[in-house]
Amino acid sequence: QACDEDAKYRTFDGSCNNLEHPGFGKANTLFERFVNEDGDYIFDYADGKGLPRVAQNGDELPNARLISKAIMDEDLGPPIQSDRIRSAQVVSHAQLLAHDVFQTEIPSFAENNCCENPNKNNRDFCFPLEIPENDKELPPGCINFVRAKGQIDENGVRQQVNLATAFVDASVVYGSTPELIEILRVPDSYLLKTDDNLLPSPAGVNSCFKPVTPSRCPVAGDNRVSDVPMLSVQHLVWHREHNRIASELRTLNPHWNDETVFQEARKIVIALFQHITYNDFLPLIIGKSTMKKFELFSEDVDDDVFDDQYEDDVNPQILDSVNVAAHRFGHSQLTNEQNFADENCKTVTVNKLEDIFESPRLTQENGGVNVPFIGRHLACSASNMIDNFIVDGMRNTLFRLPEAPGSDIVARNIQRGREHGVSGYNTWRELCDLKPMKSFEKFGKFGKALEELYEDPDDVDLFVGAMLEKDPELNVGPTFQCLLGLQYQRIKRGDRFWYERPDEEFSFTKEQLRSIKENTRVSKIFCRNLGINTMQENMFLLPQRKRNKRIPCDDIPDVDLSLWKQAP
Ligand code: HEM
Ligand SMILES: [Ca+2]
Repeated sequence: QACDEDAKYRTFDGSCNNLEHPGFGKANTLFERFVNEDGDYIFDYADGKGLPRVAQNGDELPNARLISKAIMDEDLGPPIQSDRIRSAQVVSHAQLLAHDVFQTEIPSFAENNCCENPNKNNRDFCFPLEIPENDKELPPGCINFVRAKGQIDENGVRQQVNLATAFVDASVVYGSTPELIEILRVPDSYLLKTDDNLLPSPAGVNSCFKPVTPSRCPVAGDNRVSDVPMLSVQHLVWHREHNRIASELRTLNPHWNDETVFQEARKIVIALFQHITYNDFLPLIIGKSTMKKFELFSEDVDDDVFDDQYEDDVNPQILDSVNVAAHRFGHSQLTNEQNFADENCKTVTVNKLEDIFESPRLTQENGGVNVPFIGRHLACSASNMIDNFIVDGMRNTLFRLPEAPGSDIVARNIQRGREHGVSGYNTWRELCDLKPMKSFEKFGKFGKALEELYEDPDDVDLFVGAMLEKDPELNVGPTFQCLLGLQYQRIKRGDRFWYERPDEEFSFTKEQLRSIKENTRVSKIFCRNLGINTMQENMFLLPQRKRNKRIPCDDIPDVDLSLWKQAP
C-alpha cells in the first residue's frame, strides 16, 4: 500500500513510519537477528532450519528446570536481595515497556496440550518442559510448552512473529492494529473508553472478576494487561492520562475536530512515554555510561532543543536475543508480593504473587478502590536486585492461576531461547566485544554447578550466562547492557516520529518540546491519575529521608499544556 508522506501522525500498526521501508517496525512482522562480521545472521538451530538448539556435540542441552535450580542454589547465595535504590515502579515500567515493543505470537497454551501424544513429540509445534523426579516444588513429569509460531523466511529458516509495533509508541495504550483502536476508542470522540473510570470491559462493568484466560478482560492496547495488578495499574494510568490531556486540549482548542484532539493527545502521551523511558528508566537498567555510549539520552535543553538521529536504513525491529533473554532481566527484579500500601507507605494488605496472576478483580472491583493502594506500593517499595535469583512466585507457582500447578519462568526463558534458535551465551559475548567464557571456572561460584550440567561452556544459554554477570552499579551485566543498548539505539534512530525530531509537518514547537523535556515526571503522571496526594519526585527511585523526599503532588512539575493553544 502507498504511504501518505505528509501524514502528521503515526499509524497504529507502525507501518509507513519509514517511508523507504514501510514495514520497518510494523506490527505482525518477523523479529530480527543480529549479523556477524561476515554479514551472516546469528542463529543456532539443531538442523540449521528450525529445530531447537542442541549442544555443540549434538546431544540435547541440559534440562531447563535443572539449570534453573542450579543457578538458584541458595547455599551459594546470598539469595534474594532487595535493591536499595530502585522502586517497584522500575520493574513495572520494564514490563509495560517490554509489552510495548514486542509480543511474540504463540499459539494458545490453553488450547494446545503439548504433554499429550501425538503433540508431545511434534518438535515443530511442541517443546514440553520436563520436570525431573524429586523436584520439591513442581510435580515431576511434563509441563505444557508450545513453540512460538514459526514462519519460514526466504532462506528457509524458521523465524518468529512480533505482534506489537517495535517503536516506543505507547502501543500498550492504543493497540498495534487499526481494529483494536476502534474497540478502545469512544466512537466520534477524542476519548478512550472507560468503565467507571477504569479500563473498559466490553462484557460490561464488573465483569472482570474471574481469572481471565482465555477471554481477555478488561481490554487495553496489549492483551497481557491483567498478568499482575501492578501492570494493570500501569495501563490504567496511561489510559487516564490520554483522556486527561485530550480533555484539556479540547478546552484549549474548541475549534479542533475530535480526530485532531485525539491524535494530538496521543502524540503527547507518546512523547512523555519516550522521554521517561529513555531518560529516567533506561539509565537505571543499563547504566549511564552505556546510555552515553549508544547516545540514548535526550538532547539537553540548553542546546538546540531538537535532536535528529533518524536514519532510514535502521530497522527498529526487536532482536531475537533481546526477546528471549536481554529484555527478561525484570523477572529477577520482581518481588514475591504486590501489596496494598496506605498514605504513609505502610503495607495494609499483603498480596502474594501466586494468588494474583490474571486477577483483574483486584483493580476493577468496587470502582477501583484498590488502585491507589497499588500505586503507592509501586512508589514506596523496593525492587529486587538484578541477579540470578528469582522469587518463588515466578519460579515455582508462575501462573498457578488460572491453571495449576504453575510453571518456572527461568526454565521457560531458557526453553524459549532454544526453540527460537538463539545462539549460546558466548556468541553474544563475542558480538559485544567481551571475552567469551571458555572455561566453567570463569562463571565464578556457580561454574561448578554449570559444569555438572553443560558439556561445554559454549553451550550455556544466553539468559543463564548473562544473569550471572555482575555490574558494579547493579545494572544488568555487560552483555545485556550491550544488547539492550543496541536495541534501544535502533528503536530511537529508526523512528521517524521520535519526539525530539525537527520536522515541518509533525514536530512539536520549540516551547512545547522544552516543556516536555524539562517538566515530564512519571511521579506527576501517576499521582494525578491515581488520586494519590504525596509522592517522591522521582518515582523510579525509593523515597528517602533527605533525597527524593515524599512531597505534595502539587509541588511536582508539570508539562504546560497551554503551549498547545492555537488561534482558531
Ligand atoms: C509478575 C510479573 C510477570 C509475569 C507473571 C511474567 C510472566 C511472563 C511469562 C509467562 C512470559 C512468557 C515466557 C515464555 O513462554 O516465553 C514472559 C515473557 C516475557 N517477560 Fe515477563 N513476566 C512478568 C514480569 C516481567 C517484567 C518485570 C519484565 C521486564 C523486563 C518482563 C519481561 C518479559 C519479556 C520481555 C518477555 C517476552 C515477551 C514476548 O516474547 O512476548 N516480564 N513473562
Ligand atoms: Ca510499540
